[in-house]
Amino acid sequence: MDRILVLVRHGQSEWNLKNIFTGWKDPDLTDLGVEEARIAGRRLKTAGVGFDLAFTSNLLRAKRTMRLLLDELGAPDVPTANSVALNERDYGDLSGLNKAEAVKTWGPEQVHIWRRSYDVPPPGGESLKDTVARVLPYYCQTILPAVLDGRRVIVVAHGNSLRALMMVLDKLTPETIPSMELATGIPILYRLKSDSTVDSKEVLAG
Ligand SMILES: O=C(O)[C@@H](CO)OP(=O)(O)O
Repeated sequence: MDRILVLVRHGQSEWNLKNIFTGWKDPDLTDLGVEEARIAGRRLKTAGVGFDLAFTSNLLRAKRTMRLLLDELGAPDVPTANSVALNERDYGDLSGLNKAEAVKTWGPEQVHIWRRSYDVPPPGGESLKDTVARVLPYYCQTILPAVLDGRRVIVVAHGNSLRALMMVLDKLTPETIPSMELATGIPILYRLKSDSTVDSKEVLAG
């Protein structure tokens, strides 16, 4: 039985382009982001991957990426669930601030700690550890059972909610996760074993 799980980070958003901390704020995709979502759909089509179920966050950039991707794949009717559990990490008081300006104000080390450390939250926001704590129950209770039942699943989410998920899938640790970066719009195709560990991983980068 195939146990297929595809992860995709949403296409470029307006605030990715402007280099602004986004978190739970809700900017739309840029034209490039729209194109990235369509290209992701085409890559999956070329790879012969189809889906039975789709999961995304309740933020526009992810929902729109999912819709564009499924349309391009020729599968607009795949049942799609939205959950805040898959939302981006909440950047708290940093949300809406320019990342380069934040570096000028607080220095590169502090900003890097806020952006990539495992357990230091930005002021008023979530650490990656906090994000893991809300993503994993949803994964274990809702997404993984479907994959293990043989349903082909796609998840379109965010840089940090996907990093949380990939800690489990790729066996990353609080020490190794900080250097892991995810590009926008590139599908990552996992095949899982029946014990829910990873059998194979393929990055569909073109
Ligand atoms: O601003 C954000 O919400 C995220 C993703 O764009 O940024 P970072 O890569 O700094 O975690």
